[in-house]
Amino acid sequence: MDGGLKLQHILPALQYVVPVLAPERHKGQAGKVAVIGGCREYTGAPYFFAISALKMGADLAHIFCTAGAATVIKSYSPEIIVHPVLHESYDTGELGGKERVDVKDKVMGEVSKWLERFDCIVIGPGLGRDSLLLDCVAEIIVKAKSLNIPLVLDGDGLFLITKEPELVIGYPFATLTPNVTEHKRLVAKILGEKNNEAPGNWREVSDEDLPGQLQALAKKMGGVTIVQKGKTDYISDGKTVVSSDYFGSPRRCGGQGDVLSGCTACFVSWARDFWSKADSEGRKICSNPTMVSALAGSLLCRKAAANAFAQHKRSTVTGNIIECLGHRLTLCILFPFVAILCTVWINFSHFDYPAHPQIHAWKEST
Ligand SMILES: NC(=O)C1=CN([C@@H]2O[C@H](COP(=O)(O)OP(=O)(O)OC[C@H]3O[C@@H](n4cnc5c(N)ncnc54)[C@H](O)[C@@H]3O)[C@@H](O)[C@H]2O)[C@@H](O)CC1
Ligand SMILES: Nc1ncnc2c1ncn2[C@@H]1O[C@H](COP(=O)(O)OP(=O)(O)OP(=O)(O)O)[C@@H](O)[C@H]1O
Ligand SMILES: [Mg+2]
Repeated sequence: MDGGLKLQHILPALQYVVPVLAPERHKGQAGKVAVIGGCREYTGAPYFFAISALKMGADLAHIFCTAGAATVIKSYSPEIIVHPVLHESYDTGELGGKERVDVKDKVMGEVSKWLERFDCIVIGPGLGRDSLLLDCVAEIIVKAKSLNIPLVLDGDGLFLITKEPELVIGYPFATLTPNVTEHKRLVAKILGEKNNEAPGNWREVSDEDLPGQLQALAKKMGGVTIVQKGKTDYISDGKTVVSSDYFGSPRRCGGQGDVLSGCTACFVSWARDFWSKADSEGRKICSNPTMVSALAGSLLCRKAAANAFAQHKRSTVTGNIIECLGHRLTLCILFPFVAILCTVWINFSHFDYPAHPQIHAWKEST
């Protein structure tokens, strides 16, 4: 757990990362995020993601989903831009090899023209597990990586990654946000002795072993950032592990993970902007941007859940948590730390954490 980034390095960075609200800034500068997700079964998850990112302060949120899901999602909110471009077998019927390729080409044609506009793309909330859909999403991931766009993988995006880990292995701008079950599947696949361990054979890990195991997993995956959600959220990029154990809420209603991915994506888009500027100005870069963003996303989400629970108790639902995201009482989870730490120790331009190898690539793509 040593030799890398420490918690006290991460939190102070946030005050520089969060963009100012100033009249000269234009639409889009505070983040353009997108989610690939939303299918016949799930319309709530991509909505929770997008509205959370907007409530956190992102300027634009897009959803790329199936046609059936799009009408439903549009009816939830006019704030979100919805693209009904994905296809699932339920709608197309069984397709032959050539027809599948045609569908993929069509989807890629639609999605590609938007991709490079985004500061962060989240893959998976409410995506479903249809094989045609997942084939297309694998291509979207490859294309997004070629543009150096930060990715957050959640929900069914993690199902895809567990089947095809090479899609993200070694990509430094990937953040994985598994819940307990998704984490166990990943561990079985990546660290398991056999790569096809059945659920019954999943290695159980005690809470004590969790940080070490998570670090090993992130390292084996080539330095991606992993947020292992649970009673405590552990976050690692393979170099170090930090934990977010603010109590949060005892309510475990569905959708809270989607809020976390929305918050994280918003911070990633801000961090991307900040790190690119720092690099172009020749300032030394501290810390891994995805670690900073993941920790901020986790802390905020848990604090918002705590505030929502204080008000709504057992009837707390995810919408109540989203309403608390921008409250002063929620945001104070991040900034008191910053204020205290900054007075003791910090000069952001003199961190000596090695600059990220792909910061230049990030800059070029913006
Ligand atoms: N309103 C919506 O549209 C929602 C859709 N969702 C989507 O639903 C899809 C499936 O997601 P799931 O999370 O259900 O994935 P899975 O289908 O892999 O189910 C995970 C299972 O693990 C169980 N579990 C969770 N935490 C556990 C713990 N700590 N210990 C033991 N078991 C635990 C859950 O009860 C669930 O049955 C994803 O695409 C996801 O994004 C969810 O995000 C929830 C909200
Ligand atoms: N036992 C717990 N105590 C406190 N907070 C928790 C607990 N378990 C999860 N959380 C928090 O709830 C949020 C969502 O985590 P969870 O494990 O429910 O994700 P998920 O299963 O992916 O959710 P979703 O229903 O959106 O798919 C995270 O911020 C996490 O920190
Ligand atoms: Mg989830």
